[in-house]
Amino acid sequence: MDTVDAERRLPERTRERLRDRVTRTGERDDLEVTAPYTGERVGSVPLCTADDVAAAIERARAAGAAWAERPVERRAAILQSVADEMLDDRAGLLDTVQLETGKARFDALEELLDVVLNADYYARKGPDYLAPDERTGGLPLVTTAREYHDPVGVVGLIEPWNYPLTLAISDMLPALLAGNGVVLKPAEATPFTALRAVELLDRAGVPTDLVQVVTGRGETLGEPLIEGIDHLTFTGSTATGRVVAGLAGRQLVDASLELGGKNSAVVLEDADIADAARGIARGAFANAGQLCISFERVFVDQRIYDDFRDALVRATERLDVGASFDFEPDVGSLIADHQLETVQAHVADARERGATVETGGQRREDVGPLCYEPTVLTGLPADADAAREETFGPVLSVTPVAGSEEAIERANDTDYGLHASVWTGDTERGRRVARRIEAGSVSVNDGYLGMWASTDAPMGGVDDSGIGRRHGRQGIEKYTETQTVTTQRGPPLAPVDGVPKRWIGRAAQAGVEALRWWRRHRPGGP
Ligand SMILES: NC(=O)c1ccc[n+]([C@@H]2O[C@H](COP(=O)([O-])OP(=O)(O)OC[C@H]3O[C@@H](n4cnc5c(N)ncnc54)[C@H](O)[C@@H]3O)[C@@H](O)[C@H]2O)c1
Repeated sequence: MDTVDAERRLPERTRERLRDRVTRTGERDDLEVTAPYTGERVGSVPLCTADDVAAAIERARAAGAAWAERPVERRAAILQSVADEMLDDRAGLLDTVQLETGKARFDALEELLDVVLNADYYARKGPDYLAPDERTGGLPLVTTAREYHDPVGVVGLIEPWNYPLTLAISDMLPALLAGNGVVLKPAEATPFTALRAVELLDRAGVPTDLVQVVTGRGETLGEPLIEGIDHLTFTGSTATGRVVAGLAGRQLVDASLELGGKNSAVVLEDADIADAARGIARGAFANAGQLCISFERVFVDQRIYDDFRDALVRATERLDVGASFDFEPDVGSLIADHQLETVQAHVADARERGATVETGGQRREDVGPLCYEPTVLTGLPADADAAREETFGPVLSVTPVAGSEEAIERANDTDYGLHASVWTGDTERGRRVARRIEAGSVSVNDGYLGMWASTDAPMGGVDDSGIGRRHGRQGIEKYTETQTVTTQRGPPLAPVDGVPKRWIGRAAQAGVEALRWWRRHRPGGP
């Protein structure tokens, strides 16, 4: 591609309007945004300061108070309008996502559909999750207990560049539905995507001050943000996750952290080899491998290893690397030099340690300055960088194993625990193997899409891959504070004037006996 034609994809008047949507309390320096496809300048946004963050939190809090008073059904209706706006503006949104990330259009479309699914899901299910719950009271027939779900206040979102639409908006929608104000800090590389999406929220009827956007450096904005908010949703690397968790801990701010992964695919001897190869190739090279739930390691039963490896290489070589704003390429560009450097370093280290590059292993400068071929490695030693560290690029290693036991052991031999997959002709067996893999989610006979689209089921990581979950009930409850209100029938549980203590003692003893009898004889057994 000679030029991204930024003026056509994101005209200057749109960029100016989006810049104006950023919260700031004075003139600020510029943060430049470039297009990975060509390295051309896209535009600039303000480098916000701690003062801007404080102002953003104050405005979001003030707007949140009125928003929380609106009936939840009205807030839910606005979420449905958000889904409509996203679908109506899809061409412009996809252009902006591609312009800033350099990803393939299919990958951008997955982002958009994810936002629509989440908006629709929480609009339908959210009001039930937020309704008061009747709980069993402490004293049967005497105490009733009710649990209320209140907004926490202001939710701060710090987001990465790899899925700038999905991660900013899909994680924000349940926070809004729960009645909160929001301050969003998008990644340095992708502010226009976030701003364009937030503009669609405005159009859908979300009060303008409710969602504040601050653009700039994480190192500058992280601390003042975390100091002022009531819940932090952070998605990014494990290293930064540890920093923000420390800041949140000091402030006693609740935090959910979606971090890195080193995800495995396990291919059992009864798998359909062609399906597994196609599915794993998609699951590894989607978004040029810059996907937290993409596979970077495959463990294959040795009985089918040769056939699987050959099928995987064929499936990988069928993927077109490209830089265009249509649906032709399967694999787009990497985001920036630092990603390219990591990919190149991991492949160089693998080569030095004797691994074989079965396919790929080269830049594609003919396509774009940051493009890299989908790469399959074999013979990768277990202590190589590409075997242990998150590459976050299009590099996949394939290793033969003696059977499912060794595959599980190798898959679990990592500090991460985000996602995995199991490929087998027997779904029940696949489920049993999945249950032994230490990861927040496991797909049987699929890459990641079926799992990611299951908005009703929690998604998140264990170990170094994170704390907390998105999606489902857990994905909205984290944005609430619960309050329990109990009510008592009859007189309060307190000594009555004039009643001798020994009588009270006897009554208490009788109560203990009654409890003992009840635990043995209650319906359903002890
Ligand atoms: N688990 C998931 O759901 C998920 C999803 C997408 C990406 N990821 C992970 O994200 C990583 C890639 O994203 P990245 O390179 O943008 O991550 P990153 O950690 O470098 O940056 C993420 C965000 O944190 C901000 N930040 C940086 N330093 C900060 C600080 N000191 N205080 C507060 N904020 C700070 C950045 O500005 C950015 O907005 C990968 O490790 C990937 O696995 C995880």
